[in-house]
Amino acid sequence: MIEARGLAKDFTSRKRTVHAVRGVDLTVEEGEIVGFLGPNGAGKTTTLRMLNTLLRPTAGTATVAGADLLRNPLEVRKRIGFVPQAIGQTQGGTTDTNLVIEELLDQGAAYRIGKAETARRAAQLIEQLDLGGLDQRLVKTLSGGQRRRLEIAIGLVHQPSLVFLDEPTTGLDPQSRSNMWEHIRRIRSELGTTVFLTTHYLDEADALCDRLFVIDRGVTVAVGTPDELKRRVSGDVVTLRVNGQLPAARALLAEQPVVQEIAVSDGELRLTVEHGEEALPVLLRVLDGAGITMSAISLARPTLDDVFLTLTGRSLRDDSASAGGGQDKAEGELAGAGARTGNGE
Ligand SMILES: Nc1ncnc2c1ncn2[C@@H]1O[C@H](COP(=O)(O)OP(=O)(O)OP(=O)(O)O)[C@@H](O)[C@H]1O
Repeated sequence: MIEARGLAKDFTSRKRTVHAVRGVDLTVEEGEIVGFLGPNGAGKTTTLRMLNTLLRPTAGTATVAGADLLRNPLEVRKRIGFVPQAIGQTQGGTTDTNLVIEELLDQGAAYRIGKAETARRAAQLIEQLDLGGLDQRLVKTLSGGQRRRLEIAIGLVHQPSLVFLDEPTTGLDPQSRSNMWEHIRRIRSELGTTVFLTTHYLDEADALCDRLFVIDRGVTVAVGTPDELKRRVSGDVVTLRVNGQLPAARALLAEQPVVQEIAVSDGELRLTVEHGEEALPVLLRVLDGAGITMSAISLARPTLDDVFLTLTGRSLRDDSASAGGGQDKAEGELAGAGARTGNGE
């Protein structure tokens, strides 16, 4: 669905060049929910804007939804949906006096879809995105979460095979965020839409995405499923508490090939193992065979923040806190994105 090689973008203003994206390779399969994870200023939005034809790459090639990005951007634009970052906090454009249903119908008209067909699709999207009963409401009266769901519905009216969501849950409360994840999954399962989203929320990347591209300072630093990425860090940690016989248990477990490291702290054994779910039954059998009983056992995986820290030496959270770029984003952007994107006119 996306095949990109060496995508790069430089911005030059007043003799200063910013290498926003330095050569990103991406492969996204049909039907995947893929996340682009990285701190502020990493180059996520710039990459997204190149892939959805709003910015022309300085270098690189890409095929997006079956069309060549550089040679046939209009075809790419027809086949994809794009929901940009929310403008402002939660309410978006305050001058927007359209009704919810009008926004959806206007989007159909922008793509020259017949009225009856647009109305049918609008009704389906209203249902799928839990906007039922809101179709006659003014857009400006919607809550932040409702507004964001409407923006996604607008991005899907022309039934794109691929939709780009730029930070779909930024600014939403925790409950609305997890509802949004449900809606995004539902769009994928009911419409078969491939979803490519950016996020700097670790929990979102973990809970929602099939695969992740971790980007830092304009380059991809890791690719994989959330679990694969976490495994690359330092293995899983098994913590167990035995009933007496601590030294014997320690000696026995230390001999097992699945155990990489073992330590005792606060009367608990802390073991580092490569694959926790495979190691657990082995450890249990060994202890059982020696007649050692346990009072507690737990398995923990490293977090995606640990992955980022290992790969870059910096914490993703620290970077997210200090909003990096974005001072002068107008320069270098292409005018006119074709159909409206959901942030009003
Ligand atoms: N039009 C522009 N002109 C100059 N520099 C730009 C422009 N757009 C982006 N940049 C710079 O390029 C870098 C990458 O920005 P980008 O918006 O792609 O990052 P991001 O990962 O999406 O960040 P965020 O999470 O804050 O949205 C930043 O240093 C930013 O300041």
